[in-house]
Amino acid sequence: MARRAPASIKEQSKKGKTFSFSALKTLPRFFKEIWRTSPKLFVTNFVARLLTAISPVALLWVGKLIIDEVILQISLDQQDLTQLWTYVGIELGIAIIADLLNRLINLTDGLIGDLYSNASSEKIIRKTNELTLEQLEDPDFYDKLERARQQTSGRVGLMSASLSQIQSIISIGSLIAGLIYFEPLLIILLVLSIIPSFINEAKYSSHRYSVARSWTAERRELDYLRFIGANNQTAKEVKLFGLTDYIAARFRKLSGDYYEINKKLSLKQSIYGSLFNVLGILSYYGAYIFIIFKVISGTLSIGELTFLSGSFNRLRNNLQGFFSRFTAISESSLYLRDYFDFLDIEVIDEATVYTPIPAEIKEGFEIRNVHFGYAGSDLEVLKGISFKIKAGEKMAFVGQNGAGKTTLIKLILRFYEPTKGEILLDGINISKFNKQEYRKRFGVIFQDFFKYEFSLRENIAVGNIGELTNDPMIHDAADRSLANQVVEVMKDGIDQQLGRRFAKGQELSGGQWQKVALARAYMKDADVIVLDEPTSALDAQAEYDVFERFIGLTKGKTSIIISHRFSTVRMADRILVLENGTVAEIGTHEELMSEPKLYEKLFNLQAAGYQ
Ligand SMILES: Nc1ncnc2c1ncn2[C@@H]1O[C@H](COP(=O)(O)OP(=O)(O)OP(=O)(O)O)[C@@H](O)[C@H]1O
Repeated sequence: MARRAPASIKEQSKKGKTFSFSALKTLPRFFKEIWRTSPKLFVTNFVARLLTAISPVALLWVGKLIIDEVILQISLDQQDLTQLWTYVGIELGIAIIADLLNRLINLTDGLIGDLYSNASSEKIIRKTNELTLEQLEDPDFYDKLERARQQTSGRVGLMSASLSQIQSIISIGSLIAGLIYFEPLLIILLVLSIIPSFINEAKYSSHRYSVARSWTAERRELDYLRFIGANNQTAKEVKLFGLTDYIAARFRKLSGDYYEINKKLSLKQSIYGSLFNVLGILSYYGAYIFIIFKVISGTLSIGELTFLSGSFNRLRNNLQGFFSRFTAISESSLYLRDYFDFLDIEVIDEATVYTPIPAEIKEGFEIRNVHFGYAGSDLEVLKGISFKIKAGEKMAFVGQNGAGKTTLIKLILRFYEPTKGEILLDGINISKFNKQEYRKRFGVIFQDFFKYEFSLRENIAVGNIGELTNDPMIHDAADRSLANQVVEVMKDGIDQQLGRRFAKGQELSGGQWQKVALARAYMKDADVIVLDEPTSALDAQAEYDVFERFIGLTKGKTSIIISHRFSTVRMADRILVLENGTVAEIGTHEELMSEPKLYEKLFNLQAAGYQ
């Protein structure tokens, strides 16, 4: 695995300082998205927070009134407790309402969070589909995707933290108003005690983000090691080859390095954080002593003492919460920026005005001097390929491993664009067609087809998912590919859950999976059928049956088959022999056998193996 050296803490810290606050710019867009998720829940949450925000000062104020009233009543000969009980009733009411509102806030936070995280996961899935294979294979793009995907729950926390911040500002405002009214000097003391700890929090949170960011590739590697080390798909090999120690050691080394770097940061942050916190506690007691002196000298009442010391303490906690939340918000919004960056990745779409795709293929494909190399690799995989596939022709591609057969198919399907040369369909360059519409004309099965751990029905219907409930069509496709033999032996028939990941799942053999996947190509009346080594796992009889059917069923249709089995290949109308990215030969089986070249050599080699 290619490793980029993760940046040191120092290197990253420099960047971190500039990151931290500018990232807050993403918040308006974030709140717009949340608002769209559920305006009703959002308004309920917001109003509940506004009301809760003034409850601390209200409680303290009523507390002050109660104490002053108690002291007053004690000093009176004829006591009248009506006023006192009214105050107690008001305090009780505020406490109950505040508690109910807090529960409402938690409830709506959770609900909005769930909705938002579902919506953003769906956005990521949709965006991933818009990107080209080339973009997805690029490690930098992949890292972006990884960061966007990882922080889903973080984004939910960010929402409630940002809203708490607004709530906090109102609480702080009301508490400050109380302090200013009685003792403005206390405010200066308060600010002085808070600022150092805020700077500390801000500094370390941006460091932490920077380190996490520079380690994205390594964290991806850690995930991968976790996957291969603890997974039913890899268990067979891991046990057989005794790889556990190797994988665990590799994991330990990498995770250990990451742990160390994080530990250093956390330690420094805690040490400085504790020091600055002591400063805060000292300032609180300073203020307390100051107020006590004022009470003793008769400038303040006992009720005012409890109000002021309570306000000061709450204010300090609120401010500390405000500042640490502020840094947490700026840290999370850095991840949020990653998410938006991912959503904003430009989708490479060449044309907006497309040429209509011919309703019926008349001439076929022409591959004209096509060159191609994968991005990020110096290797030229296709080196000036030219040939034609006539409409209705059954063409086979053969050649040794790595010759470029699958790559050629991927270019015909427009997963990649040729670096030079062109591919024409009925004389029109295929890049002029709408990509999605163009691909709809193909029924394709790749050698590395995906085994969806869904039902058998879904595994076939993915070839044309709009027909998921079209039983006759699914059964027909299964008959054509011999997947009906698989359906027959399943307890739940076509609705059998496949794979071992979910309950009642049934694993299939390699050949059974291949028959099921092959049925996908028959799920639509495609103009062109492409089978990239579709029968490698089938037994000899099954392969013969599959191809016999294929030839009959695709009469008049254009098709391309890639296979290493020459008994299959010889059934094609014409055979293209690729050698090291160039066309070595092209012709019918008989034509190619009449020349002592690569095809004849490979055919005879395989035939000899069967004798
Ligand atoms: N996504 C990719 N990125 C970079 N290089 C790739 C990619 N896919 C294939 N290659 C390279 O392109 C070359 C041709 O691969 P391709 O899959 O087209 O060969 P093939 O003829 O289909 O081989 P096989 O018979 O083994 O399936 C190989 O050298 C391979 O390493």
